[in-house]
Amino acid sequence: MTSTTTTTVTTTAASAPPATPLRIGLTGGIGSGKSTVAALLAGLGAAVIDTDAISRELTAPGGAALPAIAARFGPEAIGADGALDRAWMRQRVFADAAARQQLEGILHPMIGAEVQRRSAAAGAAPRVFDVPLLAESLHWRERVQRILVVDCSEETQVQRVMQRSQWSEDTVRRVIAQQAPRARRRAIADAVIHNDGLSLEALALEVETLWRGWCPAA
Ligand SMILES: CC(C)(COP(=O)(O)OP(=O)(O)OC[C@H]1O[C@@H](n2cnc3c(N)ncnc32)[C@H](O)[C@@H]1O)[C@@H](O)C(=O)NCCC(=O)NCCS
Ligand SMILES: Nc1ncnc2c1ncn2[C@@H]1O[C@H](COP(=O)(O)OP(=O)(O)OP(=O)(O)O)[C@@H](O)[C@H]1O
Repeated sequence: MTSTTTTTVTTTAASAPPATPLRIGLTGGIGSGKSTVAALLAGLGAAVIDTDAISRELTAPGGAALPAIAARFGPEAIGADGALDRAWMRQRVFADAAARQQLEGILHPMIGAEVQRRSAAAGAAPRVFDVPLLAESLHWRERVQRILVVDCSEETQVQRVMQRSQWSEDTVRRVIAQQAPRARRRAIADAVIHNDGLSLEALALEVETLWRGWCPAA
């Protein structure tokens, strides 16, 4: 049976609530369970700001990023529905690091601006920033006060994404190869949720325990 403990690497005094809402960075490799954890945190009262979701909005029909993407990658990057052709772009950028960096160069500044806007409008609730590439970004690490990493084995990542998104094993492994290794993510964590062999009920309990420790006043 795989270990299912939450490892709190550092803890911070629970008594004095921070003057400004706590900013938590939530990260993990593809398919680790970030969105599942983010939904649980939202249910507990967090203001979740999801960078994947913002990225999808920027590339939906009429999205602000589409002109720059079409100019850089050509009209074939845009599908018949007027949105980014995600399957086309996925094959392109996860096979070619330079192309991925070019796409990131267009999207990341726009995502960052929208994150700021949403965070400013989020009121008093603790913020949870769901950022797949947090370990890769010093910018992000400097902007959060706690880092929560959702971790699981690469085999579990592959199985989950193949099942959830009907991607080929090869595609999932190519995405994993373009992301920070698990050890690098764990090294920056204030807490790690080991989301392997864990029921959704047990996961919810771990998330709630962590939330009560970090945000006792929320
Ligand atoms: C390549 C794209 C079109 C693929 O879209 P698709 O719908 O298939 O996947 P989706 O956006 O849901 O992302 C799924 C997962 O892929 C991984 N992923 C996405 N972008 C990246 C990236 N640039 N580098 C490494 N992994 C990534 C993350 O784990 C993410 O959770 C899309 O991911 C994209 O536009 N990526 C660039 C923007 C980006 O860096 N997003 C990450 C959040 S800031
Ligand atoms: N403990 C668990 N038990 C069962 N299924 C799980 C568990 N954790 C996550 N899953 C499932 O695994 C899949 C991937 O989880 P999720 O979408 O939360 O991952 P993610 O890290 O947000 O992925 P991505 O990086 O692709 O956005 C989903 O179908 C989710 O329901």
